[in-house]
Amino acid sequence: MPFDPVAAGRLPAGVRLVEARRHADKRGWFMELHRGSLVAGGGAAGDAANDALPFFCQDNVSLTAAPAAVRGLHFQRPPFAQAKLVTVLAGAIQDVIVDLRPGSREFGRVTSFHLSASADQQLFVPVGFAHGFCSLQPETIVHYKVSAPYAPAAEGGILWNDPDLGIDWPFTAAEVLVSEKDAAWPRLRDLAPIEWAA
Ligand SMILES: Cc1cn([C@H]2C[C@H](O)[C@@H](COP(=O)(O)OP(=O)(O)O[C@H]3O[C@@H](C)C(=O)[C@@H](O)[C@H]3O)O2)c(=O)[nH]c1=O
Repeated sequence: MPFDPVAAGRLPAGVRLVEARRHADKRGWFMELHRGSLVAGGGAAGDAANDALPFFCQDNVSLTAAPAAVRGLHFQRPPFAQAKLVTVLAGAIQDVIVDLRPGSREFGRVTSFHLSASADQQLFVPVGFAHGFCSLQPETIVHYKVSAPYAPAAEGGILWNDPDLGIDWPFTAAEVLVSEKDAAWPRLRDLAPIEWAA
């Protein structure tokens, strides 16, 4: 049974599960992934789901071919720090975030989510978290909107299996496929504090 942080009452401050609405008909279905606003700081009128989400300037999509591939744990440093709105378009993932906000009572805390294409839930991750996921099904497609553009020089990360994090990944290290870049990130204890507001 996947961990359910909402049922457990343990959603970190600022993190949200956004309910998307699926309009089904005889052809299939239609869904809005995000509706922005022309009014600064506001969500679309009458659309509580989008209230207070930041402006997103880039859309990303990745295909992960097989289960047991881990991408992460990633963040970008200021001034390119990114909030993310994550949607699974096909397959399923274990999505993992790590609170990296200095001074947060939850610094270093891991929260895991089960996200899938069949559940109409998106995950909003604010600035200040590392983010990663593990594919659980073949041909898993993940879409995410980000609030700052890709900036390779600002990329940072934490080792996906840092023992101090104790992430309960559903596969062993021998089973997991990671990129060379992701295998080389430091452990959390070796990461200098990040001033996100800069
Ligand atoms: C993230 C990113 C990568 N790329 C390029 C760089 C590289 O050649 C190729 C693959 O990049 P990566 O290996 O970093 O891709 P990936 O490991 O899928 O990176 C992503 O992981 C998840 C968990 C996130 O949260 C994202 O923000 C992002 O960091 O795509 C872009 O052109 N734009 C981008 O925004």
